[in-house]
Amino acid sequence: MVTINCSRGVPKITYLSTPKITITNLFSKRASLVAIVAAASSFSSMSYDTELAAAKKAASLAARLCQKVQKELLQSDVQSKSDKSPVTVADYGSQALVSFVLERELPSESFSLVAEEDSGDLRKESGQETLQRITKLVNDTLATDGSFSVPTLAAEDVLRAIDCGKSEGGSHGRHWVLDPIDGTKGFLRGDQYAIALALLDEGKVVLGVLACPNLPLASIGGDSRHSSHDEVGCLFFAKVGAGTYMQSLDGSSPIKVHVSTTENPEEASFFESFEAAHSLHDLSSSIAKKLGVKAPPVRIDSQAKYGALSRGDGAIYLRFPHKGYREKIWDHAAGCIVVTEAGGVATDAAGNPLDFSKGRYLDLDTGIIVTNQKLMPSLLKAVRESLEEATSSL
Ligand SMILES: Nc1ncnc2c1ncn2[C@@H]1O[C@H](COP(=O)(O)O)[C@@H](OP(=O)(O)O)[C@H]1O
Ligand SMILES: [Mg+2]
Ligand SMILES: [Mg+2]
Ligand SMILES: [Mg+2]
Repeated sequence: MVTINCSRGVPKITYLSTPKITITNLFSKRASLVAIVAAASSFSSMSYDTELAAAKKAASLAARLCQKVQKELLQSDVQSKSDKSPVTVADYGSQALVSFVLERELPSESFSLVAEEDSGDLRKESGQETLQRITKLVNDTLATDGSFSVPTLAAEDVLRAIDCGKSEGGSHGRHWVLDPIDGTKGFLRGDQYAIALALLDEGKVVLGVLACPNLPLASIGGDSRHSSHDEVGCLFFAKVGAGTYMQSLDGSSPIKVHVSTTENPEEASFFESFEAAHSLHDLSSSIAKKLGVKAPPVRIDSQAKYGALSRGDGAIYLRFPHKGYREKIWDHAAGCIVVTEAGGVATDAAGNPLDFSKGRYLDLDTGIIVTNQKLMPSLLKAVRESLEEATSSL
């Protein structure tokens, strides 16, 4: 529902849930007409087409920046954040670029961004050289896209664009959610990583884009053989109610993708983090064994796992962080819609849907599991039993 509140003659539009329009306190017929036109045009943009096009453009440009850095990776490009996790010039550059492109492409919308990085370390004396390098990377990447006739960005513009990502998100209004490089450790190893961008509207993920520059266009599932000649670089995108598509980052025509429909766990392979510090590998093995999964785990970094799952490369993703770790929304928002629009289900370990409306963190029970609709009941049972066994053996 759209409510238009026209007190003092200024129409204020609030989205609620069902498509019904209410107009209160209208001052004049003219005000009412303006309000209806405004509501209708806002409502038609609920197809999120403009937002999706902007998100694809932003993520593709960010991928271009990241590819350049990964090729030339220098030791000086890697810093350690206060929590000791790595951050590179590409994480900062990607965040600045996505923030800048979204604001430019969607000038009529109020802009709120929940993103992983902040500019704190770059504003210090010790960060000046890195900041110069990031600024150059962002400008060079923008110059590769003919549509930005902007003057060169100054370092201060880059800092400001990065800091747009400080929003707290929540259950009201629209918020972009960005992981500028998900899987920074994979990025540093030369392995998988993703630029993950999603849009929340009233607390729900309504679109998501995953750029995976190192993911082969062909399946990476269980028996697939990979060679250095495989074409890589995938762009997954999904819109609520409209399915999930994949195209190459070079710009091939999109194809619709679907999760695996297997009901037989013996045929199902499962994905998990490459990093044992990010997910309990022993617990996943015990769940997979209970379920009857025969294939060994496919371990890769980042939300590329959600992308691979959305096109049926495997059938299950298991993620069980060590005790006390709190999952962030940017690590799952884009991946979640990519997989659910392809027919999958993503829940916490207790079977609750993932709730992205609570701010920067996900509030969940024990872990995240993803599979198709048919396998979910038996997977949940195996998870419950394995968790009970793990607790009773403590
Ligand atoms: N101890 C931990 N447990 C679970 N996840 C962690 C973690 N430490 C970092 N992470 C998150 O795991 C993400 C990578 O996921 P994956 O293991 O699937 O590659 C990281 O994203 P960034 O690389 O964006 O920081 C980070 O947010
Ligand atoms: Mg991440
Ligand atoms: Mg990241
Ligand atoms: Mg990080």
